[in-house]
Amino acid sequence: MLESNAGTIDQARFNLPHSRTLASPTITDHSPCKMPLHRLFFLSPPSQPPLLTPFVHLRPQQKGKPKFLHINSPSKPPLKPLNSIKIPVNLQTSQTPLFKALETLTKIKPFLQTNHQPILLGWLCSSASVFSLSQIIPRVGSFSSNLINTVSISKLREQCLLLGVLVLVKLVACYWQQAFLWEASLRTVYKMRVFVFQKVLERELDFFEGCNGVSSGDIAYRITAEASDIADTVFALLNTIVPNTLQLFAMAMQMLVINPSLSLITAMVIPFMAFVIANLGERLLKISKISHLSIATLASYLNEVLPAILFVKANNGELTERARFERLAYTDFSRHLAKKKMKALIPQIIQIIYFGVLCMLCVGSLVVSRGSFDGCSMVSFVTSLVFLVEPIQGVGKAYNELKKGEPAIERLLDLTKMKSKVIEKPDAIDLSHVKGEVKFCDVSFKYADNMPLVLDGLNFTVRAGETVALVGPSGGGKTTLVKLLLRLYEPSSGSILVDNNNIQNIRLESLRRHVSLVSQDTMLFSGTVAENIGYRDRMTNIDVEKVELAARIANADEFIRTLPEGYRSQIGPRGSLLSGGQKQRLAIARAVYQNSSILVLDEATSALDGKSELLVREAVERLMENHTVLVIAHRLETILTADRIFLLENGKLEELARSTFVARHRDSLLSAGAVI
Ligand SMILES: Nc1ncnc2c1ncn2[C@@H]1O[C@H](COP(=O)(O)OP(=O)(O)OP(=O)(O)O)[C@@H](O)[C@H]1O
Repeated sequence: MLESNAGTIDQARFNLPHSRTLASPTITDHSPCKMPLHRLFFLSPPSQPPLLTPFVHLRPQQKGKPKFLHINSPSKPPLKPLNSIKIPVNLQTSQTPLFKALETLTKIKPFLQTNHQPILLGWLCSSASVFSLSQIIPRVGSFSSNLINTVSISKLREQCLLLGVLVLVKLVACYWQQAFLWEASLRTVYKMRVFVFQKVLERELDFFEGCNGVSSGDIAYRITAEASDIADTVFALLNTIVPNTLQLFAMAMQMLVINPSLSLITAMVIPFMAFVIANLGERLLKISKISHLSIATLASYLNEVLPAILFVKANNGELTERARFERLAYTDFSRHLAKKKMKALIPQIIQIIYFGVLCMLCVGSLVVSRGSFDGCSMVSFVTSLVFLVEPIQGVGKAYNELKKGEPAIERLLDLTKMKSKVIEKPDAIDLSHVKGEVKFCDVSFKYADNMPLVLDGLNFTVRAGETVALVGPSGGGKTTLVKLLLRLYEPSSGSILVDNNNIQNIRLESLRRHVSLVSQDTMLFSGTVAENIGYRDRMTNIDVEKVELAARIANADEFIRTLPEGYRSQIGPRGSLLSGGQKQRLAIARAVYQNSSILVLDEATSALDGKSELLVREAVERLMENHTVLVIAHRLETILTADRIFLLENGKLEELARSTFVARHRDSLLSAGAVI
């Protein structure tokens, strides 16, 4: 990292997209910059060698935050060149550790604020605990001297009882302090998780499947394990802000009252301790960041491989996968070991300082007191010191927890940062009923600026109640067209109309209620048969009669009744307890239940056995009745039953007469894997 100038923004940081390389980049143009921006450095993607010319100077005087930097690459780059690139800039302020800690706290503040009640109660209990401690300490001193001076038994008993009560109050208050503060911390994380997951669900499809997308395993890891780390951090902070400060203050007062000169000697050690803790904390932060990444990679890997276990086994991939896993697991092991070692080292260093201070005090007390420091005061002073060091250790621990939790907080909230490109207009309309006319007006689309057009000026209309077959070679853009109709992506140009309403003016929920998708990969969830068919009403009230009717139409009722608990039978993760044909019929039943006016069927390419095939075909035909249907067809039978046929090839759409279809496209359909 670069050295920083406190109080200025001196670093602009961003990730270069994969497969991009710049040689000797210089900035030729940039939007105005609010604060001095002295240096720009590049983080190369993990797959690429470290980058390039890391320093670029920017003029410091302008106002406003830069949103984009135009970077030119003047010299001939050794790798595939990219001569000009426009990159969104994520400015990082030059921060001291304290500033960074405060910034992290600000990020979680909105979630903390909703839990003010347990926080306040926890802090109230901590005040009671510190108060009783401050009452205990002088009494311990006088109790010990009374023991030596043999005062009356009854007085001793009285003192002993009072001490016992105070200790009990401290213990109870301490318990409730921790219980309330844990409640606040865990609730904070619960709220963060819910918020982040809601934001993740709102993201457009590109976020999940684009070239810069986040893998589902990584998202899962951030929301589960890393969020748990945040709970530890929040607790450590809450426990430090008030309880440790109160205790520190109370003990310091006690010591000052007992012996001011010795207290001053002790105070001199505190900045040194703080310095050591801060430095070690910074190191821990760096190690934590790396270890978070390695475990996230491991989780992503498992998330990818385990659902594909059938493929792995069928292809004898166990050895390869074992080796891949071993490599990732080893990286994670070594990074976590480094983190744990650092975590183990920090308390030891604090202990060394701690004992150093105690020794110094013993010597100091002899030198400073010169006999005026009685035993009672000595006991009280040392006890105060022990309880003074405890919160200092607490501050150190909290700081380390914060350093450990900072990357987790950053990575979790990163998921919520970017705005979705698919935005619902505030005045978007709700369509209560849809006849089912779909119109594509000059629609073009590409997945990214640097990618070729997948759809190129598409114009076609599907009349209400009509069945249209969409055919074409693999990769021709059929699924992409459907994604645009469901507004999972925005067209690069042109518009899509449903019943003459531009879909950009329709509420997303409303649009997707009227357009049902039955995809090739039957998406079923763990849960009961009824829950899967009535998925649309899962959060409200699933209509059992409607579920059974849908299942009968989809030829699924018969097999469902043979299951151990009928409609209440569990179907396993992703419907793993069902056969391929059963899964397809269940997905069709779900579409029947949804009863949308527009149906999009992505016909499954995998062949079923004769009887199953017939049952699915019948189900599909019944489903298509009285609907506008756009079917991505792979089988000749389906294509020929459609009212019209469209061929989508090289981004262009062409309507074909049914009579000429087979003759003209028999070969290309066969080569595309169509069953003819
Ligand atoms: N998320 C994505 N990001 C970038 N490119 C993509 C993405 N999804 C698909 N593509 C590309 O867009 C093109 C069209 O893909 P699409 O899935 O629409 O084809 P298709 O006609 O449905 O193919 P198939 O019949 O094999 O399912 C392909 O070249 C594909 O590589």
